[in-house]
Amino acid sequence: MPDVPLSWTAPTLEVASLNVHFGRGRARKQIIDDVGFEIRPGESVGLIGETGSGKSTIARSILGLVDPSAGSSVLVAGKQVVGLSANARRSFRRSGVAQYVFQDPHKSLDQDFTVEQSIAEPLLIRGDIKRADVAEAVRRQVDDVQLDAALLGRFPAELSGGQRQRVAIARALITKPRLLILDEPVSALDSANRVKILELLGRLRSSEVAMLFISHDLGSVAGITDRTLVLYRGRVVEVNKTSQIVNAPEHPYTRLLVGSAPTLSGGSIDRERREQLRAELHPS
Ligand SMILES: Nc1ncnc2c1ncn2[C@@H]1O[C@H](COP(=O)(O)OP(=O)(O)OP(=O)(O)O)[C@@H](O)[C@H]1O
Repeated sequence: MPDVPLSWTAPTLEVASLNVHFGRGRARKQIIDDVGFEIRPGESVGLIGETGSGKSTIARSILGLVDPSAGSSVLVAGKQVVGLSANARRSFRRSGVAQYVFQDPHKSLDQDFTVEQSIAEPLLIRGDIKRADVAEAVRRQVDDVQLDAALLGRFPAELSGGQRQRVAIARALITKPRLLILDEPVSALDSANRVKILELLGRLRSSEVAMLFISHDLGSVAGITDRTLVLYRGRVVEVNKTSQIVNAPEHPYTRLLVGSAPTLSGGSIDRERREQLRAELHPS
């Protein structure tokens, strides 16, 4: 948790006027529409929205993996990441200032790397640590994510889903990033592992790291975020303290999300209420 009032610290992430489109001419499609938000050190912010609302495109824009439209601005630790040359982009990624964890660690981990190699790789890529110190850094990180050190020599295929996600989290944290993006980090896990990984992420929060927690499920972000942004068709339709979003959602789409989240409300809204909210969203 932050030790000082958040407003005293400079934001780690500042997104302003973010627009992203794909395709050209008649096939041009606006995916992200004028999105802006900030995350300060120690703050954990949720980004929720249904499939296709543009959550991953925002994450990819922050990581410099997508080219946003002219006029967009994304500052990570004060550095503009929109419009970087290929070289500058590569060195930004290698710096490890912003790290990410994806939904499916089976895809994000190299199948031919042992656990130890996977976790060490970002440090070796950054290249500012003596090889002799790498093993010790990996061991410390493995401890931090409560992974059994006996697994260091295993390959991803020999691990459970929960263990793989712990490896992905250790790999992301080893460069001590200022910004950590978690894109659906528990969606591929069974419910027992989901709870354990959410607990781990809650425990790993620190006053230095800004976290962006992406999910289609408000229930997953509710326990470990301070604020939540609600994305609907590429636009932020509501932003508020997470407790406020959960207990008193304002926008019809947010009300629909809250009412449909089994872990929050038991998925309690009935069909008629759902239809009403949908009608408010799409007035004819
Ligand atoms: N490279 C691309 N070219 C064209 N369209 C794309 C590209 N990447 C994403 N899209 C489209 O942009 C929209 C938003 O996709 P995005 O993956 O950001 O959504 P999402 O909210 O993360 O969804 P999900 O929860 O399913 O991952 C989708 O309609 C998708 O098809």
